[in-house]
Amino acid sequence: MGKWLEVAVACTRENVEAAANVMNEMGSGGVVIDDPALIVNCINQGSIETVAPSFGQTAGSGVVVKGYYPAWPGTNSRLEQLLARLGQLGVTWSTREVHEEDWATAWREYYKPIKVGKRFVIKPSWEEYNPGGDEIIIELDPGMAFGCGTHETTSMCLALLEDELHGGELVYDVGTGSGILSVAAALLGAEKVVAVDIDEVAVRTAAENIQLNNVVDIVTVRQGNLLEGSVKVRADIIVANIIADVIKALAPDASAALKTGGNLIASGIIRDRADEVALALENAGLTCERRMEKGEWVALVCRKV
Ligand SMILES: C[S@@+](CC[C@H](N)C(=O)[O-])C[C@H]1O[C@@H](n2cnc3c(N)ncnc32)[C@H](O)[C@@H]1O
Repeated sequence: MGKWLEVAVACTRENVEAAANVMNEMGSGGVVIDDPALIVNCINQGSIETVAPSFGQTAGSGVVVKGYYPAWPGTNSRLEQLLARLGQLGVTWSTREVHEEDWATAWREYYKPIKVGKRFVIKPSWEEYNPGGDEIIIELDPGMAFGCGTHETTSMCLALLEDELHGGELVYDVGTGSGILSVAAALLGAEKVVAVDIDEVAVRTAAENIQLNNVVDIVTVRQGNLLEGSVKVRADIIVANIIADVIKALAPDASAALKTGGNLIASGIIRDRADEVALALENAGLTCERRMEKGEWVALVCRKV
């Protein structure tokens, strides 16, 4: 793995585009634009539901544009040209060396086997673990997809799947991410699991994790929007760990895709919006029978009556 030189340019909003153009023209294969105002806009529009409490203290008002250049002999002269052109824009900059392996694997150091629910152990694929008693091991390499098991919204789904699955069920996993809930359902005895995600990186990661856990005969994964085009037979269980608005949008289709007596496990719901989501699910013909809370998050179990 190689070394890279990161050039971070402090800009005003007016010269962001010019700085990004210069960096691209000088050979950065894309730039990162770090603009706290974009996050504030998203918060105001309601498209981000949670923000680290430290955000307000750490977010400055300026924009930082970052470009990356392979650190090999010859980069120095290119860097001089780049800095001269940036100088003409009247911006300031800093440089630092970054190692490719730092990006790709640094997070792995902090990701160890963890126990979730009553029996699950989520084991990173590169870690050793000797299972004890009736533990169920989920091997996982989440890559760039959401779902390494540590998030409250995921761990509530795992605990609820343990309670709701008894063997032989058809399960739809909407917004599968790393595939963690599909693998869990298969290991708990589901007969068939259909996993869907709108994001192609998630679909690829889920397929790898399904293979890693030897459940390819049980779980199929496809790219798609919610349940569109996925429902051939009504399900016993639908699990969806997405955000409040998406759960509300899913409610009518989820209700139609469940057998009578089947359950929707809906998670990813921020506490302030749980009543509103529950109402949308009830209006779609489901009865919310159980509510679980962890931190700021709520998961609901709603039955098709
Ligand atoms: C919070 S993650 C949950 C991942 C995993 N199921 C878990 O519980 O850890 C939500 C996932 O839903 C996917 N998603 C968001 N909107 C979607 C949609 N309209 N249709 C299908 N998947 C969607 C995202 O790409 C993301 O992978």
